[in-house]
Amino acid sequence: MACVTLRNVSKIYDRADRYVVKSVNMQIGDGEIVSLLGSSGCGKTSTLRMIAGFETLSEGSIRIGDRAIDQLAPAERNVAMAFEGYALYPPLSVHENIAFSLLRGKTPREQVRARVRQVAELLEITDILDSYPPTLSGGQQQRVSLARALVRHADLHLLDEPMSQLEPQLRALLRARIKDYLVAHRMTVLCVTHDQTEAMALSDRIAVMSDGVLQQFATTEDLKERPANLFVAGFIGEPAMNLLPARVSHRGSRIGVVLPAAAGTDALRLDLGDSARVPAADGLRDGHAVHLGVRPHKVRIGAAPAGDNTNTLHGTLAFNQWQGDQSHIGIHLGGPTLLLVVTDGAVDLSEHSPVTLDLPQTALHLFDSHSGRALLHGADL
Ligand SMILES: Nc1ncnc2c1ncn2[C@@H]1O[C@H](COP(=O)(O)OP(=O)(O)OP(=O)(O)O)[C@@H](O)[C@H]1O
Repeated sequence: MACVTLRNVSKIYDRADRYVVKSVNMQIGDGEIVSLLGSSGCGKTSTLRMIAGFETLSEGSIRIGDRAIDQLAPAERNVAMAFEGYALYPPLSVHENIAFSLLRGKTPREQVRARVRQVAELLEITDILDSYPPTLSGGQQQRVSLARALVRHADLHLLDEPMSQLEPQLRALLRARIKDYLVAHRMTVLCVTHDQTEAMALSDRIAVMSDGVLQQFATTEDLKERPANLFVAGFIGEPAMNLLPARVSHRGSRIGVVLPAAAGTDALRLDLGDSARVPAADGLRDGHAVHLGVRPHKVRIGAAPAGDNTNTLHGTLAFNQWQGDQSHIGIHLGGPTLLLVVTDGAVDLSEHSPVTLDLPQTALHLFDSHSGRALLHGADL
């Protein structure tokens, strides 16, 4: 095992005229579990395939420890991969498929049997060890492909959408088991997924990609509390963060933002704090166009106790949807501004009711409307 370093890794496919992966820089620690997370087509699988050696790099370099691997054949890289298309050997039984790389590596037969048994139990496939791939369902084939990767000792394990074909309950069970297995074996892992629940459950850190560009590489907590830009703020978290167009507003020593108001009404002002306490950022000059970010579950319904660093707002209820375990509540704040609030319990409010809200300063984020860059996270105040 060793740490993995991607330096300025880029990919332009033959006959294509655009970067599908652009200058990705990333370092995965020894024994670290990382997920590449992003929407379909953002370049996750291309990145994985360049690391595995199934695609060439257009630019950049990849190292595992002090070995440059990007010019090596896939078999020389000591990287194990579970493929999206499974790539099982049809004439070999499931047991033989999983054992294949161990036997080729001259692992003693008894040890091979024990290790195959262990991953088969982990992935609930002991009952199909004597079956052949063409007779298996998609979900079974996927678990065999995963078992074949996990059984190996390799410097790096690459898992491409490893549980996409599984039923939600089985996926949740295996996710927890696989995480324990990866940690117990100190495996270094890069997993590709478009499922953020999976990424958060499995990973130490998550690399969020969009349009071939790495947007942020951080822990789940940082992605939620300190999103680097508007893309990450809107992508991470369900339901998504409220992102409201606003303008910075200085009033004496206080910094705040104003939200657009309906004709004939006062603009709504939110206070961020004393300018001495708010970190001086370029984009915080008076009148600057920003997006105000607030996570739906950080808004509290009802006025805050006096003395808190918070904002009390008044709005009217647009909708109140009970989701079985939480309420999704839309609130008109005047003008075009609609704020989504999530509460754990049911809330007894009907359409058009007046609502008082409490928005703590620590729950507010500001982003530059033009560049998308984060300017301020309330959690850091
Ligand atoms: N062999 C190829 N030749 C040309 N273009 C390709 C090739 N493979 C992928 N692409 C394009 O590169 C872009 C990134 O694809 P990639 O499969 O890496 O994305 P992804 O994030 O893994 O998506 P998905 O989650 O759908 O697998 C897409 O626009 C895709 O059409």
